[in-house]
Amino acid sequence: MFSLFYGFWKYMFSKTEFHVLILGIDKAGKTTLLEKLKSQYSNVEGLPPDRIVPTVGLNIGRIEVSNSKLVFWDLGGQYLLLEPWVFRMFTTVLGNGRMFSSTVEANCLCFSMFVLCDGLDQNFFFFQPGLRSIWEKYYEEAHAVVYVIDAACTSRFEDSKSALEKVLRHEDLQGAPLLILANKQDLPDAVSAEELARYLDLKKLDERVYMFEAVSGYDGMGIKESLEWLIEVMERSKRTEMLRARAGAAPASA
Ligand SMILES: Nc1nc2c(ncn2[C@@H]2O[C@H](COP(=O)(O)OP(=O)(O)OP(=O)(O)O)[C@@H](O)[C@H]2O)c(=O)[nH]1
Ligand SMILES: [Mg+2]
Repeated sequence: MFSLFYGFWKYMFSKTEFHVLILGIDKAGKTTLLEKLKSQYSNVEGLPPDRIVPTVGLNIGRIEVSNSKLVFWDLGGQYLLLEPWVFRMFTTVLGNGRMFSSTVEANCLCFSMFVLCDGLDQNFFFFQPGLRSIWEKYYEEAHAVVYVIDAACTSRFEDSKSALEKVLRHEDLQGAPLLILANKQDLPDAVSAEELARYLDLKKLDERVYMFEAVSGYDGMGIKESLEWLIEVMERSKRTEMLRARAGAAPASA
């Protein structure tokens, strides 16, 4: 009898927990947005923008909005690594095996080149997007994806688009609602959400629940609307049902 009442109480009053992945290429503003979210929706004060460094790995942020708990996973989109063939070329041609004795050394060189090239187009043919390869380890458990784009940096739209297309193709993310954020709206050059949607012209979006929203991680523009939409679609998404069933039919977390 007690377990019946407990189950009913838990069902009625406990909060649903959603896992939301924040993805996007480096410098899109993912961590800045997450820190803003924390400041606005939790009792933890988020870091100010001048204390945020590029993410190497994962940041986790937890917030509560009305009846939902949201756990955000903010993954780094940076740290380009040397393509293996370039690494081999350096080791064999230039140093006959002596120039670099380890990948650490090679990547130190790579990082220096990356810093030197900062500000220019970073899509050099000899780099590969190292940290983006860990994104897919989190796909299976995610209820939804927030994809952040620096709307003021048109020169990197192509890179953003191809990284997003790769995300959308992945079968572990089937049915996951997608929120695309045209970030940095406080900058005069930022394009609107509609312009960004036209530019991206994503073919794979048709079967998916998605929305474009204009936001700013600096002044908080668009964040409330984004969250409201996200919670609403996650609550009635088939993917949420599927993840619930997989977690052992528990309707909500304690
Ligand atoms: N003007 C403006 N700048 C922003 C905004 N959001 C982030 N930035 C700046 O953009 C740069 C990158 O921000 P991050 O939040 O570190 O970007 P990220 O996407 O987390 O980058 P990685 O961790 O490297 O993947 C920083 O200099 C931020 O201060 C914004 O809304 N407006
Ligand atoms: Mg970051």
